Amino acid sequence: MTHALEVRDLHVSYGTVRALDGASLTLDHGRVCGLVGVNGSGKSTLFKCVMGVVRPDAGTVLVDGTDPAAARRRGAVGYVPQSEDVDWTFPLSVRDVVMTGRYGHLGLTRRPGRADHAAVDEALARVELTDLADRQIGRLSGGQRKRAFVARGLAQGATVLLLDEPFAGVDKRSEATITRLLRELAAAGAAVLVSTHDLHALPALADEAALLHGHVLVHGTPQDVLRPENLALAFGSDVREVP
Ligand SMILES: Nc1ncnc2c1ncn2[C@@H]1O[C@H](COP(=O)(O)OP(=O)(O)OP(=O)(O)O)[C@@H](O)[C@H]1O
Repeated sequence: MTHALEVRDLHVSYGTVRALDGASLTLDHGRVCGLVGVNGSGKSTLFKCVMGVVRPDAGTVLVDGTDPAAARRRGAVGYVPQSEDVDWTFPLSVRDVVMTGRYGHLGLTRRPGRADHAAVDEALARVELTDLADRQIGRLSGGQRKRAFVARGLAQGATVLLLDEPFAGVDKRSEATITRLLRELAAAGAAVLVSTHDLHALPALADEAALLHGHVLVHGTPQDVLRPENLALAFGSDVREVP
C-alpha cells in the first residue's frame, strides 16, 4: 500500500551538526500524527525534507509514493511554518497569503480565476477569518496568523499537511479552531503531521504520535508516547520540565 508519507532511514547534517540520524516514519491518509521532541531534535528538518527543500545525505522520503519536490510542485504538500520563519512586515493581506496556495492551480495567464477566488473565500470562512481578509498579515494575533496559513493549505487542496508548532503563542479560540479543522481535514482524507510542545492537547488532536530525537524513538498512540518512560527517552528523566 502507498503511504501518504514514507520516511526511511533519513540522515541530514548541516556541516558538523547532525540534525537527523536514521529517522523513519510512515503516515497514512486520514490520520493526524503529533510530532514531539525537544528543541533541536530535528522536527523542522524533517518537515523541510518532506517539502523537498532540504536534500538528505542519505535515506528516502516519498509523498504519495513520489519524490517530495514533485509532490510540492503539484500542490500536494501544504506547510504552516513556525512564526519565526515568516516576514510579518511583508505587504500582503490575509487574502493574498491564502491565494499563494492557489499558485500551483493557476492557468497559463497566471491570474487567479473565479475558482481560485471561490477556494480562497471558502478557506477564509472555514478558519473564521472572512472579516479580516483585507488586513495586512502582520496586524493579526498569533492565532489568527496561524489560521491564515492553515487557510492557505486548505485553498491549496493539500493532501499532506505539515504544521510546525501551530499552537505556540496561540489563543484558545484559535487552538480549538485549528484542532477542529485538522480533524476535519483528516476525516476528509488528508494526512496531517503536526509538531507540538503541547503534550496535554495531544490525545484530542492526534490519532498517533511520534517522539523524535534525531530519529524516531517511539511511534504509537498518543497514550503510548505520553508514558513517562517514553517521554524520559526524549526529554530526559525530569519530565516535569516539558513545557
Ligand atoms: N540551517 C542550519 N544550519 C546549521 N544547523 C542547523 C540549521 N538548521 C538546523 N540546524 C541544527 O540542526 C538541529 C536540528 O534542528 P531543527 O530545526 O530541525 O530542530 P527542531 O526540532 O525543529 O527545533 P525547534 O523545536 O527549536 O524548531 C539543531 O541542532 C539545529 O541547531
